[in-house]
Amino acid sequence: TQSTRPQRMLAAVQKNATRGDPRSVVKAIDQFCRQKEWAMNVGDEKGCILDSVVSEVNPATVLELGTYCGYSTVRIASLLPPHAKLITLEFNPDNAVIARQVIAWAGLEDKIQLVEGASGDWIPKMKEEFGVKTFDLVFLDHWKDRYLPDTKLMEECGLLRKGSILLADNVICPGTPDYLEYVRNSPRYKSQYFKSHLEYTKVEDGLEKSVFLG
Ligand SMILES: Nc1ncnc2c1ncn2[C@@H]1O[C@H](/C=C/CNC(=O)c2cc([N+](=O)[O-])cc(O)c2O)[C@@H](O)[C@H]1O
Ligand SMILES: [Mg+2]
Repeated sequence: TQSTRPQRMLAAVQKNATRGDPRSVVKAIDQFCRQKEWAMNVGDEKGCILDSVVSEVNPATVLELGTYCGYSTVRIASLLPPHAKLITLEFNPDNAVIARQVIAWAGLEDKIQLVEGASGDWIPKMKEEFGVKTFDLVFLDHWKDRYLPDTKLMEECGLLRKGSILLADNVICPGTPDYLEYVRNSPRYKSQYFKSHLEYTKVEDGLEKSVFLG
C-alpha cells in the first residue's frame, strides 16, 4: 500500500541520521524536505531563530502545540538543560506514531512527553495530569485558527507566568491575523517579529515572540 509523507520522512531519518544524535535527525529531515518532498516542519532557517530563543530562555518547562512529525520537538529538546521537560500535543494518531519514532531515534524520550489529543481538551488538564504549574516557553505550530483561542485558554488556566514566552510559527504564511493582532495590541504582552521565510522556500514568513507580562 502507498506510504504517507510522514512515513517517508521517518524512513529518511532511520536511513540518514545517527541514533541518539538529535542534530543529525534535524539535518536528515531538512535534507529530505529540500531534496525530496516539502513538509510543514519549521525548517532550518526559522529553526535557527527557534534555537536562539530556546537557548536564551533556557526553559525548564516547554509546551509545543502541534507535534506533526516531531522535527521542532527534537530541535527544541536537544537544547534543553538536564531535568527540563517538553510536553507536545498532537491529535492526529498517525502523526503521533511517526513523531514517537523520530523522538526515539533522537534518543530524547526522557525529555519529551507526547500527549495524543486536542490542545483545547488538554490545556485545562495540564496541572492535574502532568503536575505543571506554568510554562516557561510555548511553541505554537498547530492549526493557525487555534493559536488565539488556545492562548486565551492558557491565560485562563493560569499556565502563563510573568515572563513566559510564546513563540508562534507561520504568523505571515499561512498567517495567524487574529493572534498577531491580539499579542501585538494587548497590554499583557510585549511582542517582537522575527522575519524569515516559509520553510524550504523564498516566501516570506516569520516567528512572533511574545512575552507575557502577567
Ligand atoms: N488543536 C490541536 N491539538 C493538537 N494537535 C493539533 C491541533 N491542531 C492541529 N494539530 C496537529 O498539528 C499539526 C498541524 C499543523 C498545522 N500547520 C500548518 O498548517 C502549516 C502550514 C504551512 N503551509 O501551508 O505552508 C506551513 C507551516 O509551517 C505550518 O505549520 C498536525 O500534525 C495536526 O494534527
Ligand atoms: Mg509551522
